[in-house]
Amino acid sequence: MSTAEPLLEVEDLTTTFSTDDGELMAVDGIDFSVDSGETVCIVGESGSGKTVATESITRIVKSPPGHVEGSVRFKGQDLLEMSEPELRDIRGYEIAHIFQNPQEAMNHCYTVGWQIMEALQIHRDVSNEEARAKAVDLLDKVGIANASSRFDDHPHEFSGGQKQRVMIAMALVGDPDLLIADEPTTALDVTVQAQILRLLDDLQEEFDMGILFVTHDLGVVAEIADRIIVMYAGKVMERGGVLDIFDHPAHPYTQQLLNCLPDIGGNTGGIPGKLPDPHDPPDGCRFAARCDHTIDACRTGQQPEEVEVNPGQKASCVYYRPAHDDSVIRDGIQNTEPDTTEVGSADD
Ligand SMILES: Nc1ncnc2c1ncn2[C@@H]1O[C@H](COP(=O)(O)OP(=O)(O)OP(=O)(O)O)[C@@H](O)[C@H]1O
Ligand code: NI
Repeated sequence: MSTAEPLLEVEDLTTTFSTDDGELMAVDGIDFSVDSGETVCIVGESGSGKTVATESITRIVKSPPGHVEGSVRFKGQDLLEMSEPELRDIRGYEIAHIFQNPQEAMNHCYTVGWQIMEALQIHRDVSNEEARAKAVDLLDKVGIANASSRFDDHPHEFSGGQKQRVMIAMALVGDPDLLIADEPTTALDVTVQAQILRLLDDLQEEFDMGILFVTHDLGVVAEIADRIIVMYAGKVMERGGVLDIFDHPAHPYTQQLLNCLPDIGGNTGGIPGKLPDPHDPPDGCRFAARCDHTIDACRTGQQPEEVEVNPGQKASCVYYRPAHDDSVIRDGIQNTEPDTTEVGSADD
């Protein structure tokens, strides 16, 4: 599945916004890659920079336009060096996006079939008959029953789940190599969500697409990810294979995120505290202020270099540096239970 060169290779990606309060660092020098046929999930709390990171790839960051730096190599070409017209040939065609709210991405005045045809004909010089046949075929592929008779229906005649299927059909018009999906199932109920995830999985196999999937729902991640990138406050905290991350999360942030999963008996209220101010990120580890294990070394210098903690799994945490005791963190899932002995003997 994986080739020598990844399908997408992002290096030192940095996206900033000029705001009234000064420069805002949404994404701060992150690296990641996606191979063909592979699903990489970016996870992290709201405001971590997941959406900005993925929208920076094809420079569709919503206004005010973010300032994007670094390199984004896609099939060997650097997208950040491309002109807008060059990028337009790739966007929506070789790299397609789907979003949380299909409602917003559709035009309510036109039939869904017409909209898919339109998307097709932007990129390909095909006759109306061919475009119509292809659109029906795509609707069928994404599981819209009686596709040819639904062709002339308007968006409001489709349920939420069906609308997301139509959006996926639209994303497939260019036979994309990379699908970027930003919380595509968040607005859907659990049953429909599972159907859409299964659909994406089937389509991935059929089209051999790489999928970059953004979500804060770790239940969804467990369903679909091959690899996980954990983001926090514009930085990557941890990365690794899905089984490694779920089995032995190395970064205290990842451990806390997993502890919030309801089905492992966690605290569903989320991690106490909030993200640092993106206008003025703290020194050291961005998570230090909310971490149970913070020591002085966590509050100085840069975000720690990522250290390989297991083959293919890396964490950006000072405890994995030489001369630090990582056993404090390694069993963190269990260790995050309140330590009653200490509470009992505390004198303040
Ligand atoms: N156009 C913009 N202008 C200014 N700041 C922005 C803009 N878009 C995003 N941000 C800021 O960038 C940071 C990262 O936002 P982003 O939307 O990428 O987070 P996210 O991880 O996708 O969160 P969520 O899970 O809520 O979607 C946040 O601090 C956000 O307020
Ligand atoms: Ni987002």
